[in-house]
Amino acid sequence: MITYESVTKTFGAGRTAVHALREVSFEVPEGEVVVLLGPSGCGKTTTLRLTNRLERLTSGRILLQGRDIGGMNAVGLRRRMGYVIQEIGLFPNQTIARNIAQVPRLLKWPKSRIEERVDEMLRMVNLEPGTFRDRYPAELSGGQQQRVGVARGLAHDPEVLLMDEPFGAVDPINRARIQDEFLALQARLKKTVLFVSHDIHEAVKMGDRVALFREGRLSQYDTPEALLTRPKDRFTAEFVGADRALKVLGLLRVRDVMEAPDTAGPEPGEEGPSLHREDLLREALSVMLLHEETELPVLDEEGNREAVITYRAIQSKLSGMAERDGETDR
Ligand SMILES: Nc1ncnc2c1ncn2[C@@H]1O[C@H](COP(=O)(O)OP(=O)(O)OP(=O)(O)O)[C@@H](O)[C@H]1O
Repeated sequence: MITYESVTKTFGAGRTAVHALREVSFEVPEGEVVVLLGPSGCGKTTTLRLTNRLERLTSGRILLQGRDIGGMNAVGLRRRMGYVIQEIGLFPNQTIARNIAQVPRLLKWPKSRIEERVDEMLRMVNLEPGTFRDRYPAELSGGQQQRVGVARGLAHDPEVLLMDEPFGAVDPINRARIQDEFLALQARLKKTVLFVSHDIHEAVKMGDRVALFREGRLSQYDTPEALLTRPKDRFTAEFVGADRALKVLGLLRVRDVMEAPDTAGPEPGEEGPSLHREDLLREALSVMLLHEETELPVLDEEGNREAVITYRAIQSKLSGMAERDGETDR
């Protein structure tokens, strides 16, 4: 767990002082992904750099597992963290293996352990070790380089992963794929992750929680669903976008709104359109619109009807969002 207590960071002094962070307090729970979200210059990167002490706090405290990082040895602290940055930051004149092994080498791991670890990390990010180990960064696509960046950040098995717009430089299709891969990886590894993004779509997809910043202040700290359905003020409502109801549909799943079927008992081999519990509400609504249905069966793995989903249930899940919009506009 990482705790931020009234974290304040001012660059410079006097008339030229820049207040990058003002009295920011929040907690990053163990094993969760917290996305730091907000417009350019709101203090996201500064928060990361304070966390691994690349920058010094002006006032406040940051605690790692309850201990003030200010009192820790900076090198020791950084060994407990992995850092993945936007520009990938691979050394162009070093092989992929050597790039990934950077921190384990600094930690003086035995050579054989490093080699094993490099291959393990390459497999973990879906790059075949035999193909990629001895290549140079320029011989890889942007998406492949980004995977190497993630592999490098995780190579020494840090407790905490700091990711600064890690997939920002990748085209949208590959970006979605790398995001999915990272989520699958995180479901296994359960690292404590701080993930900087300025993209609301990415934030609600990747975050267990989202910290929305505005001009150095923490504007709202909530789950993606709460941020979309219950924005605290006009700034948040505008930042998450007028189409936030659609974003909620891309976040919630059929299991979140399905109901017990009227007709009891299994009905194998059901004809016509149907859904599964893990489908997104966006897909559910799309199927309803295409087939002009307001109710659809939800089938289990064996094809038996386990529940139904209705248009009305989806609507009621979203109801209240519009009134809240009204409130925030006042
Ligand atoms: N070393 C520095 N010296 C002076 N000002 C700085 C320094 N680093 C950051 N700042 C300023 O602090 C503020 C917050 O910067 P920060 O990089 O944390 O923003 P950000 O939210 O990460 O923005 P972006 O999305 O553009 O990366 C900005 O006004 C920035 O110009």
